[in-house]
Amino acid sequence: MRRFLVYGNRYWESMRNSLENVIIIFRNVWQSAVRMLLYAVFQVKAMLKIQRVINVSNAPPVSLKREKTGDWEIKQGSGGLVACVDPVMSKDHENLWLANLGMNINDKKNKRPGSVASIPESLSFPSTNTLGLPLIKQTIAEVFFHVLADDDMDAPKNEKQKKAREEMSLLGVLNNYNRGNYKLNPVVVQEEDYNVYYGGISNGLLWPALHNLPEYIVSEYNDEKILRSHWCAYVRVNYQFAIDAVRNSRPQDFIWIHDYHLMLVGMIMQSLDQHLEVGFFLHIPFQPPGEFFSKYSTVGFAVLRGLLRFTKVGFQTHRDRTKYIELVQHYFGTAKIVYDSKMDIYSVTNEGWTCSLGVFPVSIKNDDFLKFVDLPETIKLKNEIRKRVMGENPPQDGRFFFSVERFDYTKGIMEKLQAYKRYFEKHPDRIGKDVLYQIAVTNRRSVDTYRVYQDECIELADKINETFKSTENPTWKPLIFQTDGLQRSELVAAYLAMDIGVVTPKKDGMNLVAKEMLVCNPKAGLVLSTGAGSEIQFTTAGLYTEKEKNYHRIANVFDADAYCDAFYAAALEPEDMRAEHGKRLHEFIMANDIERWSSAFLDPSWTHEVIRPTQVIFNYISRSSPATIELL
Ligand SMILES: O=P(O)(O)OC[C@H]1O[C@H](O[C@H]2O[C@H](CO)[C@@H](O)[C@H](O)[C@H]2O)[C@H](O)[C@@H](O)[C@@H]1O
Ligand SMILES: O=c1ccn([C@@H]2O[C@H](COP(=O)(O)OP(=O)(O)O)[C@@H](O)[C@H]2O)c(=O)[nH]1
Repeated sequence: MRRFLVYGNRYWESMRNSLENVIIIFRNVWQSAVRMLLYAVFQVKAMLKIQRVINVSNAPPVSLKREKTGDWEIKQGSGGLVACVDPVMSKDHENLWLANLGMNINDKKNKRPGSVASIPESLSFPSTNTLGLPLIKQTIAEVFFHVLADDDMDAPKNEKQKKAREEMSLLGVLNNYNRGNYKLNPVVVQEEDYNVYYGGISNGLLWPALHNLPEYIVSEYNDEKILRSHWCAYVRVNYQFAIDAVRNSRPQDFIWIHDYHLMLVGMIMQSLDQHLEVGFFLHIPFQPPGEFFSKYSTVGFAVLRGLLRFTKVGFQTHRDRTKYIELVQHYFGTAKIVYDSKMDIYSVTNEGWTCSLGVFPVSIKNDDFLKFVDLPETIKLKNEIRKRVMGENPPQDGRFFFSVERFDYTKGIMEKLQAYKRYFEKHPDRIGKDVLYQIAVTNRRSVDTYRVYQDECIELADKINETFKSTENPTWKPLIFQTDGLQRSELVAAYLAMDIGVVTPKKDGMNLVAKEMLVCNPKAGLVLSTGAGSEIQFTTAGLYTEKEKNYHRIANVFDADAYCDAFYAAALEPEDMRAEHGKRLHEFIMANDIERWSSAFLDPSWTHEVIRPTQVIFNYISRSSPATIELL
């Protein structure tokens, strides 16, 4: 019995031990499972958050107007950059857009921002850091006041406080906007610097130089001292954008910098944080003349070098990327250049940094335009526009030519007017029949070259209307010239009302108007110049060959004779032929929606450096900045 009890105890003891072991094993397995689960959740969270895009551009996607009441009104902005980037950003409310709001604030009380007239005569040379870049001055305290928004305040004590309050109410409007959209954060820049950066270096030098129109570079830059001091302001503003971009980014974000205003941001960001993936897209051509690297070398070489410090760079056309690679080869002899023909990507390694360079022709979000086409109010407006332009009883064979663009010398408006004048001289049979409706939206008047150009164009437009009259059609006017822009709904109605779209820039990064015209109105004819990136894209796609010419091509906008013959051919083209060509262009644009552009640019597979979730976790462990802690 005792033996039995001993065995019984031992049995229970071993049973208890086994049970304890099972519990320990179970507990370990459970703990490991929980740990693995937490790790997996962490990974998924990191992977999910990898999608955030931080977009950085000079101009914001909105325009702001102060009402008579003093309240701010916020509206969707226009312009090519906004038209193509906004759909990408709208996909996720977590995305963030950093931009300066100054240019898009329409506040008549204040003097116009971006005015070169307010450029200080002499800007002192600032001291430089180890990279040889100027140090930014401490931004004056008042410009930060607007972040202290508080609605329950006493009446302002003085003017300074009153101004600060006004900025606060603007912040309130922005906060509202951010609740229903992706986030929009203002980049605060000193006004003096901003004017020099925007009206001086960006639009007085980089814009004309990169469009290969050196005759429009402002004459002040013949003076090396002015050039260098203005360049310092450009660098300071780029610093401000770069600092804000770094502050607002997490390692897994993709930071996307846009356009010629911000060409040094990649270089500055890399010097602040090497873990960030920073892409750059150039919306304008890259065709600098030789003097960009001789007369304006301070700027020329910095720009060439600055682009190589982005992780990836996108150009609109092969024409522009080829030019860039040729210049890198020429000036940076030690740079290692590799071409991947399968991907059509160049990798350039220079000074220890590697950059991938691709070609991504920008487009539009077709649905954003097509949704207006069949609306009864659009049809009504289309009929009204046609009547207003062509008259009550137009001749049956009269043609409605339509152009719409910013009032910019790159758009070839002067050359178009000269060719249009020549048209009626050479083909008088068109007098009393055809009308050109030209919308040239006034902009950048703060830059001297723009003001002069715009005034000269308006003078020529008046002359055309004075010169050509029709006795058979006495109310006929050959030209309607308008400097106010149209809202998108009105623009679509005008596209539908026209017979022939005229898009003839001297040089243009892409030109979205050409695409919008044919998406909305496949029956329309198109006169298109070889300076437009869209023309290069259409030719590459086989839409203009010896056998099949789907538009009227202008090879040289300065050749008024050949240009006006293209007007003539377009006016006489039978409607069924015109519609057949229009349909081909329409189908091509429909198949190459903006979605294709953005997903191709954002696709991580074409760059040498992809930030992966594991790397994000590693970064999280090894870094302690607040941005990474947010990952948890
Ligand atoms: O901001 P602004 O000075 O008033 O100028 C408006 C924008 O004009 C430019 O647009 C370019 O981008 C388009 C889209 O890629 C392209 O189709 C066009 O050919 C280009 O000229 C400029 O690049 C933007 O930065 C300006 O905001
Ligand atoms: O009165 C106007 C004139 C232009 N646009 C828009 O501005 C953009 C112009 O882009 P584009 O690429 O043709 O030239 P950019 O002005 O960017 O150089 C297009 O999306 C047009 O629809 C507009 O909304 N209203």
